[in-house]
Amino acid sequence: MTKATDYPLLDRIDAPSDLRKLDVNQLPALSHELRNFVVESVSRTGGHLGSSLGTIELTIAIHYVYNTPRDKLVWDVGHQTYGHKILTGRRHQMPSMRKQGGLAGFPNRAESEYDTFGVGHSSTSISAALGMALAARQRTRNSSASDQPPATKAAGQALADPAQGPEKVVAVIGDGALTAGLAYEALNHAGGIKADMLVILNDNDMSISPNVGAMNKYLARMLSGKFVSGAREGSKRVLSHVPSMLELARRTEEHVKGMVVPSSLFEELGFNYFGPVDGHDVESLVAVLRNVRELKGPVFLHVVTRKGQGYKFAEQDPLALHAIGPFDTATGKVLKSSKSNRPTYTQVFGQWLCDMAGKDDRLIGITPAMREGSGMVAFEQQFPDRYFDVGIAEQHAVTLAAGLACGGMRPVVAIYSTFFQRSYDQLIHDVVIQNLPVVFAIDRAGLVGPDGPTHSGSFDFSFMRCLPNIVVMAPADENECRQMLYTAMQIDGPSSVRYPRGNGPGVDVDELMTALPVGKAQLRREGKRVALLAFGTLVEPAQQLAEELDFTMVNMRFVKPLDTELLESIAQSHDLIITLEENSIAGGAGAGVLEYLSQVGATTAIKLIGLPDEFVEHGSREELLEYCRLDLAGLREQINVLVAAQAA
Ligand SMILES: Cc1ncc(C[n+]2csc(CCOP(=O)(O)OP(=O)(O)O)c2C)c(N)n1
Ligand SMILES: CC(=O)[C@@H](O)[C@H](O)COP(=O)(O)O
Ligand SMILES: [Mg+2]
Repeated sequence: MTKATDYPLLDRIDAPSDLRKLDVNQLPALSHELRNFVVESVSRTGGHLGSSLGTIELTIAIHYVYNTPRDKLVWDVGHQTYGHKILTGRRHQMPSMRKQGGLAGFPNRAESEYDTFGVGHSSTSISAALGMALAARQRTRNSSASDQPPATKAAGQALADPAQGPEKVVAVIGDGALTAGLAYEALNHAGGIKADMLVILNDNDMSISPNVGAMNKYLARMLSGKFVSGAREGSKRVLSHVPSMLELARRTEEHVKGMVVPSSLFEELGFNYFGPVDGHDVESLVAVLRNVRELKGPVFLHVVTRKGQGYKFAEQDPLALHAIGPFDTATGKVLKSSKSNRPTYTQVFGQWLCDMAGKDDRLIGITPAMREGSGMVAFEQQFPDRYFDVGIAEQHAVTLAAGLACGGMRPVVAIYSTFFQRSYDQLIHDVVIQNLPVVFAIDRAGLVGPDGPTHSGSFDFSFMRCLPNIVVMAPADENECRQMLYTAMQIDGPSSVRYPRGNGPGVDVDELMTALPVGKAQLRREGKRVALLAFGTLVEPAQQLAEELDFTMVNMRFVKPLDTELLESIAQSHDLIITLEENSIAGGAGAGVLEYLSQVGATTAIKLIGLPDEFVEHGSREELLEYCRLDLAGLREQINVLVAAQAA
């Protein structure tokens, strides 16, 4: 591995314009330096490693050939952009990666003009790039047809001068991201209207875990045995056609056929397909991109890469090194962390799923491409016939579950709160209206930390509790999580249990599963004047503060249905009710309490504590809780202010 200071070529690059001054034969050496820099940097900060290593050559080649930032480069998911960030003026900020106030882990329009589209969720790149391509075309048309001065800025970023013609647009999407319906909606549209754009498929045969599905098999068939030599051969064939490629593309209606694959689905969708090409041969990539850059209409370039390329530990275990904490570069092992030995909520769910599946053979487990993150590895091993990784297809996951429920199964959809947002119509239209017994195990609820606002689970209480029929639960601790999941399985309709990333208070989990009474809260403490009504993660600090301040304290357990009997009795016997939740205050669980009590005419003052009406930036979960004043000290302060205001 190169010494940390040994970056002679990288040292010459502050922006892609510096990169373009290099000779093309210097690019392999630059790739080596950039790769080493990424490894060194992520070893200190942690972050998404494997995908960034896999796209080093692609990143260099695109910025080398395209005139970024005038030309628009749109990344999918954005977890592969560390090289892009380094080449676009942010190298010296890399030590702040994903830290509070530091660089975002994903492209962010506010961070750089090279980050053309904010991202974090997958499969948006083709739609966004198509929108940009159509906007560029329209601005060029407008500029020649109208006497109005052209707009120079949009959403905080400079717009290219339309008089110089429309800018080029490139979307880079992974094979994993290509499992989502959104990507096909965009391909369908772009191919149909013959938009001028390039879609690069970065095919590494991996999602976070091994990629799934028929499209994945199709892509594999297209490569069939060509990963090392064949893909390289493909590049050579492209290169050998370089002078005549344009001509060929113009001449034949069936596109350039000499590029390994005779015809492809992408051609049927209206794209000019090229590939597969070796995504680690930077000089070939440059040659190919120089050619496709000049083509009109939708172009699809199939690039083959290896996740983790060039760092042996990431190549050997791309799954573990997809995202990693600070690690030792010599061993690839995560540095000692202060992680608790207690099971995380995810692990509690994973264990419950196996135990429950053993008792109920109607249980089917579904994950939209988050097997490891959702704790389903053991379940897949023990119950392979009842496990479905559907790809990055949250919408399908939910409707699939609805269908399974119609067929007498008891589907459990394990889903991150943030990704659940994708399937809201499926939740309402396919599950909840039909009152189908689907269990949603909602992980990563609340603030997640370094992934930032794209990944925060800030809204699930709000978007779930407004729906009729559904039962919405939030456990105060690990054992309650297991019992709630069991309760959910007993309900003959839709239900959900939401829990945060990482550890809970560390309560022992009973093997025995006992259903909780639906809609019943747990009165934990009776105190004076003030009642704290806490949901989920805030039960523990609320308990501590209630002891300290001699207040009443309730573990609400159910966001829906609320324990209306208890609410009314508390309203009658207290001067002030304070609700606490790790969800947006807007429309959240506290808002539900407020709505109910106002409807029954309660006059007790009600105040709501929760996440603010803003997108909370990245940082550690602890820092973000402190920022939102939802840590113990912040809660104490907020409660004291509310109590003082009430007393005044
Ligand atoms: C809507 C959505 N669901 C799930 C994820 C979690 N996720 C992040 S990266 C990833 C795999 C992406 O695979 P691919 O696009 O092939 O990129 P690679 O990691 O292989 O470079 C997944 C499932 C996400 N970001 N967005
Ligand atoms: C990029 C992406 O969406 C995932 O890799 C995500 O960062 C995983 O989050 P967890 O680490 O919470 O599983
Ligand atoms: Mg992939």
